[in-house]
Parts: sequence; structure tokens; C-alpha cells
Amino acid sequence: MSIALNHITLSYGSRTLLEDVTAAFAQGSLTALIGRNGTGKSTLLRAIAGLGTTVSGDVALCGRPLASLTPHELSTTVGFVTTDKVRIANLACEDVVALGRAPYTNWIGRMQEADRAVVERSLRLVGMSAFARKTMDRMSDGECQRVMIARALAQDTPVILLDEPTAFLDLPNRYELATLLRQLTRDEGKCILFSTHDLDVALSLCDSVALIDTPSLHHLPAGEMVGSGLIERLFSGENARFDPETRTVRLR
Ligand SMILES: Nc1ncnc2c1ncn2[C@@H]1O[C@H](COP(=O)(O)OP(=O)(O)OP(=O)(O)O)[C@@H](O)[C@H]1O
Repeated sequence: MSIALNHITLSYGSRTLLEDVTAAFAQGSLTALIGRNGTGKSTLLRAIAGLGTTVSGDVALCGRPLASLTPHELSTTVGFVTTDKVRIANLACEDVVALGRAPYTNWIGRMQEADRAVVERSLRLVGMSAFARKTMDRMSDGECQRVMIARALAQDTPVILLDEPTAFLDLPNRYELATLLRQLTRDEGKCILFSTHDLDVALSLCDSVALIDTPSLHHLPAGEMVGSGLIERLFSGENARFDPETRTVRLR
């Protein structure tokens, strides 16, 4: 398994977000992590990425306990894409993508021919080759998001985590981005786990859905999740209800 969570508990102080969660995510699979605001999606992604959150239980990446990985091994195993905007004037897309090569470049960080080829390929995979020399401060949110995914691809890790990659995107771009992620699981064999509030994207385009139902995590194939009744229970309220037909939340 690319990601294995074994009886993990996540908490902040006395507040428990997840308790005794066991789940596994396979190579070549796309999984959406969903849940209401503040239920711990980002915290879980950060814990899997080894970004210093309180965890009891074990996280294993590609069969190795997270705790046993050196910083270098971690950086060649898991890539993490956040919604933080990297809009540094004068920094071209290809330079941002090249940052993903840091674990592989020599001690002065000099890029070799092979590194440059990986950067080029990564930009091509996300459909952004034409933007290589453009600076990121003049690009749309959707374009920036693709470049940040290219950076994670250049890092060449079997596991990629993304925290709300579809936030700030319009509807066609949300579908396009999720379709791109799906393609990367198929063509590149990546294990991709991303958090999202887009139920229709999660349920229509992903292999499986991991739903935080505090303090549990339900991980089911997307089709089974639609029919499970779990989404209605967690996302329906006085003014809105989940419609399994359209896989969206609608006003009552
Ligand atoms: N460093 C921290 N210290 C204490 N509490 C925190 C910290 N970071 C997050 N929290 C709390 O933990 C809970 C989970 O936060 P998290 O950001 O993981 O949720 P989320 O599901 O990603 O939320 P959203 O959907 O709103 O992005 C929230 O109630 C948040 O206030």
C-alpha cells in the first residue's frame, strides 16, 4: 500500500479529530478526502506528509513507517501541494517546477540535464509547457495550481497529497483539474489523496472517497459512498440536502 494508516489518532490538546483510524490507499488510485469544515482534513494530510502533527498509531508510506524515514527519504516519497499562492515576481514557471528537483540536485543545487528534462516533462504532463518562461504573478489560479502540481511531479514521489486543489477554481476547471489528477494515477501510477469540498468532483471522478465522520474515517469506493447514506447524514441540514442523483447539495 502506498499510504497505510494504522490505528491513528489525531488531536489538538484535548480535542480529538480522528480516533483509532485504519485505512489504506493503493498505488494508482485517486481518493478525495471530504468532511465538514474543521473536521481535520488538512491535519490528516499534514500528518501523512510528516509535517509535525500529534499522531498516535502509525502511518506507513510505501511499506515503510513514516517515523523511520530520513528527511531525504520523505522528500522522495511524498509531495505536498497546498493552496498557498506562490506568486513571486520574476520567478518563471519552470523555476518554480525546478524547486521540486531539490531532493535530487547536488549540494549546490545545480540542475543537471536530466533534472531539466524532468521539469520539462512535468510541465508537459499538466499541459503548461507554453507557460515555462512566464512568471507566476501573471497567471490565473487554475494555471498556478497546475504549475504547483508540476512541481510535485518533478519531485518524483509515488505519493502526492493536495490540500483543496480545486479551491478558487471555476466549475470547468475543477473538473479539469480532477481529471488531470486521475490521469496521473493511471499513467504515472501515483497514489493521490486530496481534500475537497466538491462532492460532485469527489463522487464522480475519484476511485474512492474518504469521509471524516468525527472521530471516524469512512473509506469507500465512490459508488458505494453515494449509496451509503453517510453523505446525507453529514451534509444535509435544515436548509440544504444532499441529492444522490446529482451528487450535489441542494437547497430544500
Ligand atoms: N495548530 C493548531 N492548533 C490547534 N488547533 C488547530 C490547529 N490547526 C488546526 N486546528 C483546529 O483543528 C481543527 C481541524 O482543522 P483542519 O484545518 O485540519 O480542518 P479542515 O477539515 O481542513 O477544515 P476546512 O475544511 O475548514 O479547511 C479545526 O477546528 C482547527 O481550528
